[in-house]
Amino acid sequence: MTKTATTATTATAISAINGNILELNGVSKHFDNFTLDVSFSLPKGFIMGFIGQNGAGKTTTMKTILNMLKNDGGTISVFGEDNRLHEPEIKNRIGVVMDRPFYVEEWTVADVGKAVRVFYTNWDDDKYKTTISQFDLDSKKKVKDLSRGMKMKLMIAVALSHDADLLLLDEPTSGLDAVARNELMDILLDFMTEDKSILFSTHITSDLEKIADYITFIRDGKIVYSDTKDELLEKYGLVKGGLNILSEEQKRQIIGYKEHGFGFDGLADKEIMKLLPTTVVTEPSTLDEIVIRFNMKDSQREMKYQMIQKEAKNE
Ligand SMILES: Nc1ncnc2c1ncn2[C@@H]1O[C@H](COP(=O)(O)OP(=O)(O)OP(=O)(O)O)[C@@H](O)[C@H]1O
Repeated sequence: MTKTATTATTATAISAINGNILELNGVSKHFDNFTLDVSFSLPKGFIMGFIGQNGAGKTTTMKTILNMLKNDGGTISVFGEDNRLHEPEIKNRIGVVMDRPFYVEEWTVADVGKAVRVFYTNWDDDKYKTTISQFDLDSKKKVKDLSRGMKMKLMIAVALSHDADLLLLDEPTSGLDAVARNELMDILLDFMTEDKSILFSTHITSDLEKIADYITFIRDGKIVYSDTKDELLEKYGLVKGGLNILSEEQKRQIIGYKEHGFGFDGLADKEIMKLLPTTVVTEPSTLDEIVIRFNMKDSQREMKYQMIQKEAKNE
């Protein structure tokens, strides 16, 4: 495993040999106004970015993997074992960062290390101390007096100090400034070897540009895409052109279709692109642009379509 995101071909070849460290098959969870229904797998030796807007279901997915929430249906296997039947062994090998720490507020940073070490067979005190100082955390400071960013750093330090094979990081960059975010990306790349893996949830796609090998994209509790980052960037491109050159059907095939001034822009699947008029300009897309376009709701696109139809009738 190299210290940068691998190419799609390399990722596919290595995952076929190494197998999956994490597998979710038909995992469902029902709340009053929300249903999660997801399947995806994370090959061993890779970093997967788990992207979705607020409320898409990222934390719910993470919690079901950790058995903090019971899934209503489906199966979850971690290190090849059922996550419920082998919960203690599995948790011993997972480093976790959630949206807030579960430590006693009166504990100091040093106390946290002493308290959590009993839960991990491979706890490494030196590694904890080094990471704490790398993050400029004061070991005498109490949990209750840490800023949000410092609390994130504290959780990350714990997650990195017990020789975990899998890191489950739920929005680990929230509350971190640009320097600390960059530092974290480097620390995560250093952590990686061919036996380690990371599932990293975020809605900040720039975090993933540098480090993610795979992208799993969740929207409204469903997986919209799960494959290598390179495949995703190869599959979609930006399209731009003048008004009135696309049929209504073609407009509807464009993801995040927007009209402005004299033209339109949007995202198109490479197969759709081939069928567009030659006057349409095509460009490679960034990860950020793909996520933004996918997050423009179908309903918004449908509303736009109906509005155009109505305007056409009135003309
Ligand atoms: N315990 C619960 N009871 C009822 N609804 C819940 C519960 N936990 C989560 N939800 C709902 O499930 C949906 C998904 O929430 P979740 O926290 O998984 O999203 P998320 O992608 O992590 O969002 P964010 O980026 O804002 O953290 C939301 O509509 C949320 O209100």
